[in-house]
Amino acid sequence: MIELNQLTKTYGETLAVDAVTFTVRPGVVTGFLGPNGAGKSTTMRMILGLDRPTAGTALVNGHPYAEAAAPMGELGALLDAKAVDRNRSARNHLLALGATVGIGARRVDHVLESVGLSEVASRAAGSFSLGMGQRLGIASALLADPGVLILDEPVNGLDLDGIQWIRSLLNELAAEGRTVLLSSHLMSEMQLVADHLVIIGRGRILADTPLQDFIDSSSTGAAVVASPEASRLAGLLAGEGVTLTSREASRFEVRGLDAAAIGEVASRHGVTLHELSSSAASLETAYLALTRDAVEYAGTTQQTSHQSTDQPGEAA
Ligand SMILES: Nc1ncnc2c1ncn2[C@@H]1O[C@H](COP(=O)(O)OP(=O)(O)OP(=O)(O)O)[C@@H](O)[C@H]1O
Repeated sequence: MIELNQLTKTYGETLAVDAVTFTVRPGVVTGFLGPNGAGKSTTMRMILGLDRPTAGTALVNGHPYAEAAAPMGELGALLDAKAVDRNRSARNHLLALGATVGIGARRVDHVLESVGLSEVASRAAGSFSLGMGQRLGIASALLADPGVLILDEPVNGLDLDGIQWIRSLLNELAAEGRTVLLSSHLMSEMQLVADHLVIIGRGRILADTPLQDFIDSSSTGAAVVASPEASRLAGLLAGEGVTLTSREASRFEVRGLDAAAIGEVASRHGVTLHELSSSAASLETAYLALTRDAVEYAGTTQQTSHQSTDQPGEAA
């Protein structure tokens, strides 16, 4: 478990992390989402004891991580996948890391296998692609079998297969009862990987919610219809409680009737349909709605707020 309480960091005039309070619980994959410069890395660095908080606390399993008796076995982290000796093979890199805490070749080979690097284990880490480097970074984090994992942008550089692989790996780790926190500024990838979301913008927590609840909260409940006879169909659908919004000559949105009801009307009157879908909400639409509000809020308080210049919606 990771518990942050009023965690704050200022760099000179910049308020990088602003009184952040949230708990990362075991058993689920928690995504830490926010645009570039929102404060994700600074928060993670404070959890790891690499940056000293200006105020507030960050506890791992009830104590500051710097005070952990067996740090590698308590928490595994991937911060910068390129932070390896480029001339060392992947296997030797892990062996050297393991030697500091009494971990031997058997565990190293097991971890290499679980991240899919067994076949390239003797190749120099410097020759690795970005995605392979990420896998090696994840192997390092997993080496001492920690109960808590913190991964900064782990999906970076992975192809679709890699993303699917990391999704099942993280789900397995969470299902084993581990605490898993990963950051990303990419919503589409986060949507694929996380169960729970903590969203940060300009150093402040904007949302702390199950991913699906967050997506559902922005669902418009609209259906999208495309037909070469769009205006005739619109006339047939029009009625009390039904709102029609035209996007293009042959395409419109319907609120107040679901896709099944629209399909039945079209079929009864012999109207050809080219498209009929429920407009599915996505993490992206929910996130844009949330950060739009945050930008407006920030706009109205600009006189009194000071340090940060990064807008929550800037990376969207
Ligand atoms: N060492 C530092 N010195 C001064 N300012 C810093 C330092 N580290 C971070 N900042 C500032 O703090 C703010 C938060 O940065 P941080 O790197 O934590 O954001 P982030 O959400 O991790 O962004 P990214 O997705 O780009 O990694 C930014 O305004 C950044 O410029």
